[in-house]
Amino acid sequence: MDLRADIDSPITLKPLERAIVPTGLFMELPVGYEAQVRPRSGLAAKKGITVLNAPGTIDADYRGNVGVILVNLSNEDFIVENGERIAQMVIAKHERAEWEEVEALSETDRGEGGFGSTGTK
Ligand SMILES: O=c1ccn([C@H]2C[C@H](O)[C@@H](COP(=O)(O)OP(=O)(O)OP(=O)(O)O)O2)c(=O)[nH]1
Repeated sequence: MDLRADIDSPITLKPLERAIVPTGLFMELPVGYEAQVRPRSGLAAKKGITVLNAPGTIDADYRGNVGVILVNLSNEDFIVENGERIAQMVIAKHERAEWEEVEALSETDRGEGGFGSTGTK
C-alpha cells in the first residue's frame, strides 16, 4: 500500500538532506509480522528521492506514527507536500529463530567465501 505524507506544511529537502516524514498511520500488527517501508521507484528514478533505511522496519509492538525517512540524492531541492505518496509498505510474516551455540558449522563448497568470491563472469 502507498504511504502518504501527513504534514501541516511542506517539507523542503535540500540535496543530501533527510527528514522523518510522518504518515499519520498508526497500527497494531500481530506478533510474528512486521511492516517494511520501501521507496517508490518513480520518485527514485525521476527525482532522486529514496528511503534512507530501506526497507524500514515497523515492529509489531510499535504504536507510534509510521515515519518515512526520506533522503534527497539529487542535486535539486525536493518539496514534500501533504498527502503526497512518498513510499510504499508491505506486511511480511517472519520466522522467530531459536539460537543454538555450536562448536563447528557444517562444511559447504562456499565455506567462508563471499562478497564476490565467485567472480563476475
Ligand atoms: O522507517 C521506519 C523505521 C522505524 N520506524 C519506527 C517503527 C519501528 O518499530 C521503530 C523502531 O525502528 P527500528 O527498530 O528500525 O529502530 P532502531 O534504530 O533499532 O531503534 P529502536 O531502539 O527504537 O528500536 O521506529 C518507522 O516509523 N519508520
